[in-house]
Amino acid sequence: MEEQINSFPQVLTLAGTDSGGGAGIMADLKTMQSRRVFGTAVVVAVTAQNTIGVQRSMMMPTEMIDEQCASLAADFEIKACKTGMLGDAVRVHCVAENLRKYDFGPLIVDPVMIAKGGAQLLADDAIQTVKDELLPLATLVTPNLVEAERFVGRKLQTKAEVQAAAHELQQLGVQNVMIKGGHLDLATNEAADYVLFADHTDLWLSSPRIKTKRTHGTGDTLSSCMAAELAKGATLKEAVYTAKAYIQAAIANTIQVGHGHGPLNHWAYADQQAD
Ligand SMILES: Nc1ncnc2c1ncn2[C@@H]1O[C@H](COP(=O)(O)OP(=O)(O)OP(=O)(O)O)[C@@H](O)[C@H]1O
Ligand SMILES: Cc1ncc(CO)c(N)n1
Repeated sequence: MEEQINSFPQVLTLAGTDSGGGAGIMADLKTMQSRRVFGTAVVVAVTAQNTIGVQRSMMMPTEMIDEQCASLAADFEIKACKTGMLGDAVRVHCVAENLRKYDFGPLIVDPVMIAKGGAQLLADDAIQTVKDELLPLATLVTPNLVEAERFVGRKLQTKAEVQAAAHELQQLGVQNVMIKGGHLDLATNEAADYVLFADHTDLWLSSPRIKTKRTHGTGDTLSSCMAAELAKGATLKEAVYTAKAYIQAAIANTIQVGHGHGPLNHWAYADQQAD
């Protein structure tokens, strides 16, 4: 029988590492593993980090980012990819160049700017580079509330304002937009994310807000789960629903690790399915 090379779904994250294992590339790979796709990673930045905060970060030389992308393109058949922490404008430009050069499938841009502990993970002057170079390449962009505010240059306090911001981001050339509501300070007890699709249909994904500070890596986990689903052939709408259920289970089933913003439970969703 002929061997089917590269038939198993392969996914790529281009992001920063978290030595604490809860966010960044580590969260991405754990999520991909649990969704039964093969995860690969291009390290753009390295952080010395734990659940308490980011103690230090260091950017990869651009030649090393280029080499990692070339290595993957030469051997793998990546079916979907995502970006996370990119650090500065030089790295954003470099990643965008590689994404234009190689076909790594649909791209989810998680425009990581600030860590839960307050550390800056993207230089202020790189936000424009993300808008100019990365957003036009993205199938989906997933800013949290603060990141969406930085993109549109104004505060977003109501659902109507969030919806207007998503439409504005779509005008920048991104096909689909998801504004995450983990930080949305509504009077209600919900964690509501707004999704605006390329065909102009939209939806609010709402779930009960869980009272916990163990939410390190929620954004990374959500976007890598969606990339994993896309790589397996799901539609974007299906991927969005699966990722929301995955994140809810991962936050609700706390694991006690670290002294600060603890990491998620990346086994929880599969455990729930098996029950
Ligand atoms: N306390 C919570 N309870 C339930 N869902 C939550 C909670 N906090 C965040 N979420 C969900 O987690 C997902 C990620 O949202 P969030 O706004 O926290 O992203 P983020 O700020 O990019 O995360 P991070 O910076 O930690 O990676 C969204 O689907 C959001 O609704
Ligand atoms: C490396 C890295 N990427 C992303 C985040 C945001 O969750 C983080 N804290 N660290």
